[in-house]
Amino acid sequence: MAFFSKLKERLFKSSSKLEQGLDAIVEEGAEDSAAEAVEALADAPAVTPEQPAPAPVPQPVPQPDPEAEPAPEPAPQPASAAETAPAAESAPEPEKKAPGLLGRLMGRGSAAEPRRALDDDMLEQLEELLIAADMGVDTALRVTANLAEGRMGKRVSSREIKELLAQEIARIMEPVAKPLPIYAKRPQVVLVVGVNGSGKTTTIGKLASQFKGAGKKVVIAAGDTFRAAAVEQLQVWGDRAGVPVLTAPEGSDPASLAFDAMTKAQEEGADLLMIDTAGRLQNRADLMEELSKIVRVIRKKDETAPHNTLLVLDATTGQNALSQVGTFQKLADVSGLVMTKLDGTAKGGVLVALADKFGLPIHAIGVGEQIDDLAPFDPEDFAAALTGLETR
Ligand SMILES: Nc1nc2c(ncn2[C@@H]2O[C@H](COP(=O)(O)OP(=O)(O)OP(=O)(O)O)[C@@H](O)[C@H]2O)c(=O)[nH]1
Repeated sequence: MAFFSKLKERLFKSSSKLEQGLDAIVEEGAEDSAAEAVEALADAPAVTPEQPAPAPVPQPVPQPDPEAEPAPEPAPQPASAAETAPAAESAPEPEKKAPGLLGRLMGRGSAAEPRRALDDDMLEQLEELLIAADMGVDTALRVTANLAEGRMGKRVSSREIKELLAQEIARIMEPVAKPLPIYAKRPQVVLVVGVNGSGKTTTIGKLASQFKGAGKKVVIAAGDTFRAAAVEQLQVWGDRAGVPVLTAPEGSDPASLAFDAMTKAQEEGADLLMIDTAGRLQNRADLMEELSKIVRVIRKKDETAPHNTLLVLDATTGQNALSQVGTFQKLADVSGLVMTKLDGTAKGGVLVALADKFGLPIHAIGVGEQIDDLAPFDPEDFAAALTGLETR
């Protein structure tokens, strides 16, 4: 599907630094003389990952609440399982088979790939590379330690390192890959928080479009009432998605708008109410009061609301995204994340750090500025894209 290849292409673009770094690390320490290759053949077989890359599992459907009714997938699946099938499921790859000695001496087959013995130096370089890709020190250390376990001294190629790394990353990301849950509650209230410019408006527009496409009735409330431009922008996205946007006079109380929006959404039998909020972190006490007032007020109408508090993060801010999660967890009861702008950034590794540190569900990723540029988060595709692992 065109969408899926677009996503991959964009993520691959963003990961090129990591990919090139991995190639360079292996090449730097690789012996290239035939004599060394013979010696290597004699004392250590090439390392292959202990497990083949796991077969892709279908993207999980929204996880409903126990009492939830079945609902359509909020984010349409970008690709069928067949399209995402990696090499593991395709015909055997000739170059993965260990070639004969002659083949290796002649530089044919996988022996032609530069190999390097996994040692402390190489691990240190790997750690540095992962840290530079914004994975954070703790996560980078954990990932490399797991990768090295039982493999020290073994000779690895760049492709094998990428496979091992992708497996480690996918393992960390697997538990957090969860589409936005759909509840039986109508309207399901989604409070959207995040700093200005993180992509809240765009994400609300994209989500509204997907939910509407899935047959849901959606209402948007423009809760950042102090910024006329923000309200206008949300109206533009509402028009694009074909979803009504409730606004209030500039400077009016966001909580009162939220209350009106809740009333309207209930009266109209809307399935989903998305409430945009201000992102001024400059005055945290004010913002905290504003957010908690919105929550207090909508709870007068439904004491279980908001059903989701979505934190929108900008991937290009790298490690800063980590501190934003910490801050917003203090301001609001964050239930899940959307990471925007993963296209065209070399800082995608921060998603691994976020998953490792907070374990909050990642509901979707933004990969562009268009209405369809919001994808479900797939850990294996992400890991492959981040490491530059070529999947077929
Ligand atoms: N490349 C790219 N750009 C994005 C993505 N998501 C949002 N943007 C852009 O980021 C900029 C900010 O997005 P907004 O949605 O306006 O962000 P916001 O958080 O609502 O910001 P305020 O309106 O200032 O509160 C816009 O130029 C968007 O087009 C994405 O996934 N990829």
